[in-house]
Amino acid sequence: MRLELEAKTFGPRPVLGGLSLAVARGERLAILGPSGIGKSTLLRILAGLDRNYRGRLDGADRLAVVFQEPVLLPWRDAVANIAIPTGCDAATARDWLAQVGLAGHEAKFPRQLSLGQQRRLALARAFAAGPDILLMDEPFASLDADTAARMLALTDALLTRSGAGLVLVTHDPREAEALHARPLLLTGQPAQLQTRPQND
Ligand SMILES: Nc1ncnc2c1ncn2[C@@H]1O[C@H](COP(=O)(O)OP(=O)(O)OP(=O)(O)O)[C@@H](O)[C@H]1O
Repeated sequence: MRLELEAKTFGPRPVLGGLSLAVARGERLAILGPSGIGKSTLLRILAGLDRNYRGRLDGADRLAVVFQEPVLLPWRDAVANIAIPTGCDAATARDWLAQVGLAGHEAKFPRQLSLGQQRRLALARAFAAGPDILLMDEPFASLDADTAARMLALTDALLTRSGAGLVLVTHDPREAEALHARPLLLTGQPAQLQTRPQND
């Protein structure tokens, strides 16, 4: 997919300026930058959730989006939370649960799962959709260090296995590193993308 953005404003306020961004299967990008700079806004544009901007978005890629809040179906168990949105059968959903370490939790409702488990369920649902590109908005925030490290390793493994591309929004460069994602920095007002200077 390719985005050629000319401008994104909220009312009179320019938030994002001219920038272009392209990602394909197998490629991993991380969008870094301070709070309020426009990272989530950029991701929502890439996801097709915000069409109110000047520019164009091309590509017929299958997308899956993982948000900071897991956004699960509260009255459905873990299996149905994967099977209903993706259209896969229950056996496939169970297999995805096992792959993210949730074997034995198949019949639980989201409220019976910890935040880390809910995040893994959302991750399983995203991969079960068979995306070409996975879009992630701060999916590792507010997890304890061990849980975040395990989920990063799991995401890395699933991306490698599936061959899906990645656009990760994060304020933490270590997450970009852990996922072998090329860091792009959003900076300025309105914000534009800068490739981070490499140290090596
Ligand atoms: N729906 C909206 N209406 C008006 N302003 C908005 C809207 N959504 C975001 N903004 C503003 O646009 C700017 C960019 O917000 P955005 O959420 O994209 O930043 P961010 O870099 O993702 O921040 P954070 O890291 O804190 O999530 C902020 O100043 C925010 O207040």
